[in-house]
Amino acid sequence: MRVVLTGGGTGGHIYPALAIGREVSERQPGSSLLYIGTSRGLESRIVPEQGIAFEDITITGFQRSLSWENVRTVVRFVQGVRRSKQLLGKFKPDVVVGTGGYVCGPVVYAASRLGIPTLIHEQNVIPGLTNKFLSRYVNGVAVSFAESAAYFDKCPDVIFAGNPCATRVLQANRSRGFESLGMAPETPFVLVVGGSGGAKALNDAIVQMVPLIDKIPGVHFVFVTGERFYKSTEEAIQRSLPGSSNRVHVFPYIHNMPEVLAASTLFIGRAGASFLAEITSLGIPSILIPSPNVTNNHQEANARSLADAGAAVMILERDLSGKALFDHVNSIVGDPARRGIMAKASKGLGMPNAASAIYEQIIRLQQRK
Ligand SMILES: CC(=O)N[C@H]1[C@@H](OP(=O)(O)OP(=O)(O)OC[C@H]2O[C@@H](n3ccc(=O)[nH]c3=O)[C@H](O)[C@@H]2O)O[C@H](CO)[C@@H](O)[C@@H]1O
Repeated sequence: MRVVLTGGGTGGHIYPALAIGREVSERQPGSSLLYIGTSRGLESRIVPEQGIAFEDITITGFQRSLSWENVRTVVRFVQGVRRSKQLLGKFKPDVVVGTGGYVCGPVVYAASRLGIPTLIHEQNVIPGLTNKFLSRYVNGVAVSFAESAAYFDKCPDVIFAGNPCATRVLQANRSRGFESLGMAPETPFVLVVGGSGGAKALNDAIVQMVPLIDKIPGVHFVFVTGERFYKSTEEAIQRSLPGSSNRVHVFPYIHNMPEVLAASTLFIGRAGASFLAEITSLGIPSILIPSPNVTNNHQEANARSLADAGAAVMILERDLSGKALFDHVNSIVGDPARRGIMAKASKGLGMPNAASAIYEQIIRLQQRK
């Protein structure tokens, strides 16, 4: 089978596309994949590293207020559709799959104009602008939360599949997670990640929390700062460290995240939908600080779905401080029974068969062609 994948800007859109590509390649060995993204998005680096062919188009997102930039975006969209048609005409895919982010717009739209079967995957409870726009043109939609289906009621084939990232983390090697962090097997550790790009508010809280961690003996802390915040955060952490610095590990980005997640005891992060799919698939308890800077405040809706089920503690960013974070960490790490209950609730929300459900939908769309 020949499949075009598109989606990006941030990891939350890229990794679901890669997980779908992986499922296709495993189920139909010899399949050909082409990823279409932008050269500025994280995908331009991550996708070629996975050995998948990559082509780029130039496109930007719409701004919410009226501006000349939006006029330029319309021009870029038209040019992007033209370039996508050329790329699709050359590659001749059986199906085009979009996983959100504005790069999907011209690619999936062009595919639908060319009569190529199209599918979009929505990761969040509240759909993004691009997927809402594309919903008028696509042949199928896969959603990650049951309540999102209502936004796509005019689409022909809507399935509640979950997020394919949930499938890829289950295949991860836990021992390699410990090994890559330089930790002895089964060392308990708290993993803190502010999404694929890092989060300044979370990094600041970590720096405040670091002097307190001596009060939680035996537990390691893995801080992933995001590339752009790494240098300043790492320096600030080193300055505020107490004596036991060998329990603190700081990284700009982690490339083997599924392995590291699989080994972790507690997750602290934003409430990006792909991460949430991964931690629930593995049954990891979490403390979530949703980003208030996203469309329709969708991360709070994402986080609430875990908090309501007892799988997570949610802290709103306005209430975030190093002390608040420390108190929650201490009470979860220090109470195995509570941790167990949260872990069970987390696992109960996991949808590990997501990639397979989406693969079946791809086959259905291909056969209907
Ligand atoms: C600021 C913003 O717009 N965030 C959106 C973005 O989040 P963001 O891009 O942060 O995505 P998520 O938090 O959902 O997922 C991050 C993905 O990147 C991977 N990863 C992350 C860090 C790292 O060091 N290594 C690594 O591999 C994770 O395993 C995961 O697969 O897309 C999500 C999915 O549509 C949305 O819910 C978020 O609201």
